[in-house]
Amino acid sequence: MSTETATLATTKRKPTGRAGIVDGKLYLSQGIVRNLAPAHGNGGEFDSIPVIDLSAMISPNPDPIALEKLVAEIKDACMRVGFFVIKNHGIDWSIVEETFAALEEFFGLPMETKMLYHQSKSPSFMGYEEPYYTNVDRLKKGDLKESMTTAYDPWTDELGIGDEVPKLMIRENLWPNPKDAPKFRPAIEGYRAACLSLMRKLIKILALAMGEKETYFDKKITYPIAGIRALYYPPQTASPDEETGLGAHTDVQMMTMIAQNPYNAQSLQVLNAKGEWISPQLEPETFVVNLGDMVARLTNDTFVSTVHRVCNSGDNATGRYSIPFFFGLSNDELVSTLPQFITEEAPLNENYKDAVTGYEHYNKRMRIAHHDHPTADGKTSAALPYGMTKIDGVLVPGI
Ligand SMILES: O=C(O)CCC(=O)C(=O)O
Ligand SMILES: [Fe+2]
Repeated sequence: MSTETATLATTKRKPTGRAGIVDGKLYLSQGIVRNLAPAHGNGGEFDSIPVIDLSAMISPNPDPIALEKLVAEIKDACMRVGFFVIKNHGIDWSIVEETFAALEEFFGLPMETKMLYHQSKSPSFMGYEEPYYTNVDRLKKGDLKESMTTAYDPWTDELGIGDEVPKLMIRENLWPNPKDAPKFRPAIEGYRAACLSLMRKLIKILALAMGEKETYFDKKITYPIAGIRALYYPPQTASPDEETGLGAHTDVQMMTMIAQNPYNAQSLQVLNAKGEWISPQLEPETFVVNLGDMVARLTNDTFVSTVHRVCNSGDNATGRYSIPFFFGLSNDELVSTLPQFITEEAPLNENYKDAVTGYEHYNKRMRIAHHDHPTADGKTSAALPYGMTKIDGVLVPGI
């Protein structure tokens, strides 16, 4: 990087003074301002992350009473926390272990090999990102993590519609050369298939929790968003006030599920309404599940998309791998708020007036988070005032 570019990058990353928690409001650098406690409901009222046993969901002959109890537990977790840990989920853990081995293989490659698959070469934001490439929280130094992101592939989805998926809706992947990382693609594809199958069941429970029929989403997930971001966080020595592994954000799709290694790293932190960061306590062979913005939009913020971050710090911190799987409706499925969630006590959130697709929402957020990307808003709007960005043509604080 030339000195000129380095200076420019540092200048762009200067804090706006607007990120962080001020007077009970949370300013996120993506131009998002949120109240710590939502306008209605009990979102953010938690001191720990609930652990939910999915046995009733995966049973071939579900007991109706156990299933009803599960729906109630999921509904409570979705309203209050937006996060839960799942156990007895039915995923063969050897699939997850193979995926962690593949991550170790890929992230262990020399930097120049990994850079061959750099995300800036992909118009759909897939591929490799080196440490500090993103800076989700602009008050901090940058995100101390490496990642390799791949998208849904209709031809490996046995329950999908294969060739019938509209070509425009398919994101091209940048797979590493099998000579460099032979385990990577097969492991990620195996992990994606396992997560997809679980999420196609869990979304039925979510539909019931929303007061819909369990089949409500079936036709909306024939070519779902099913991205996987393989992540490696080196141990960080700086305090969370200066640096994070991944800055504070919300996820953009319906639900995310995350496996992490070591399972008890406690680096993932979830923000409650008191402004405290709470880490899920994981047992071996469990996943964290969290809701994304699309569920908040569908339910008018009755189910919450909760702010979280990663700080891989602490005396015993070691390198941490995690594998979030981001699950959303089919790319061109329009999402608008369900009528049962719009009431006198809970009027429609202004931001949800227009229906949006998961694809648009993702691209918009990615263009803001990846300010160095060739398609980023910053590239085409050099005249924007410092500290401001554009969302849907409207100037908002954030870079
Ligand atoms: O690494 C983790 O545990 C969480 C990652 C995350 O929040 C994300 O990629 O959106
Ligand atoms: Fe996230």
